[in-house]
Amino acid sequence: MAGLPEVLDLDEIGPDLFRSGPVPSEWARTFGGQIAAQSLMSAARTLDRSYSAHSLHGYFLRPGRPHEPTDHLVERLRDGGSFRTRRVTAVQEAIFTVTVSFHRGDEGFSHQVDMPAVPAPDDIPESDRINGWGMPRPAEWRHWEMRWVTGDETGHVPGSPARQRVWIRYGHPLPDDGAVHACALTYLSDMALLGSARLPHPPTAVQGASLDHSLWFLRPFRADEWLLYDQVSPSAEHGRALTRGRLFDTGGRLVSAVAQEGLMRFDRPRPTEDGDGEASLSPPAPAVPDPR
Ligand SMILES: CCCCCCCCCCCCCCCC(=O)SCCNC(=O)CCNC(=O)[C@H](O)C(C)(C)COP(=O)(O)OP(=O)(O)OC[C@H]1O[C@@H](n2cnc3c(N)ncnc32)[C@H](O)[C@@H]1OP(=O)(O)O
Repeated sequence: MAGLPEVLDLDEIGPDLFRSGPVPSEWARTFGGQIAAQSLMSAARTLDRSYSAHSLHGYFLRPGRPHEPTDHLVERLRDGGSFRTRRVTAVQEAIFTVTVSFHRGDEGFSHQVDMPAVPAPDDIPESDRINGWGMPRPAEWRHWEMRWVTGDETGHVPGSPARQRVWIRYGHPLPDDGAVHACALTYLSDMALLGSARLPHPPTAVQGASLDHSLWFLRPFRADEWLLYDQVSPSAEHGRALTRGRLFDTGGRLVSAVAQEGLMRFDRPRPTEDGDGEASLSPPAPAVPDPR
């Protein structure tokens, strides 16, 4: 299964045009974090490394087909002195569009919220589950180490908080390139977030997908070292759930913030060719409550 360096290894096939290869997946649609990470890398390759991404805002327009290549078209919206802005469209058909802003960094005030008090990752066992969804991680995520903060991983308890916290890191050393770590964080930021909205609800089958994604890079970090991903869902209504996340390093430094709205609508049976009404285009959904 392709690791992150292969996922981010893009061919430059034209001016400001980059192609990512197929990444085999057991899911019917391409993982959103992967598309966003590849689009971010495409944008970063049109800049020198004195600029680093400080935020991105994107929409997932259509499902991607994981077994086909994707082209990432970069538009240079503005080259300022301190800030530079790129828009990237990921195309099979247009499946994702994102605006990324880069900054050289300036001197200014400093403050941050405190990290929640949680057990250290070494005191928590590794888990192969996707919290809230009652299913194992897909093979393409197995390069990542994930440790759910004890007590957050039960799920499907009506009335329980729409909140989960997980320690996460890439399980192999990554190069000393800030752009690679930003892309890695972009990838992981979409891995578990929507699950925070799933937790308080019964294990009814739902269609789930990331609809939009906003990310801020606040302080330097490494994605091959432990990051605490603290996630909440303030609202779910009309088949959409709003989620927010904060990422801290082990020193308690707030390194990133995330916001996402996700599709979370009740899955309705779709007619099959023989009309028995059992098929669904949705990816595998939990049929039974998570046994934990
Ligand atoms: C790879 C990740 C998978 C994640 C599965 C979650 C599993 C557990 C994962 C854990 C957590 C992971 C988290 C990863 C998160 C991402 O990575 S998700 C991947 C990235 N995001 C995406 O791919 C979303 C891309 N965007 C879209 O697909 C489209 O914009 C949307 C959201 C479907 C809306 O487009 P639309 O044209 O307005 O769609 P709409 O007409 O509402 O419906 C589309 C089809 O669904 C049918 N439909 C409508 N309502 C329903 C319903 N309630 N029930 C059933 N079918 C319905 C329609 O009839 C239509 O069918 P067709 O006519 O195509 O046959």
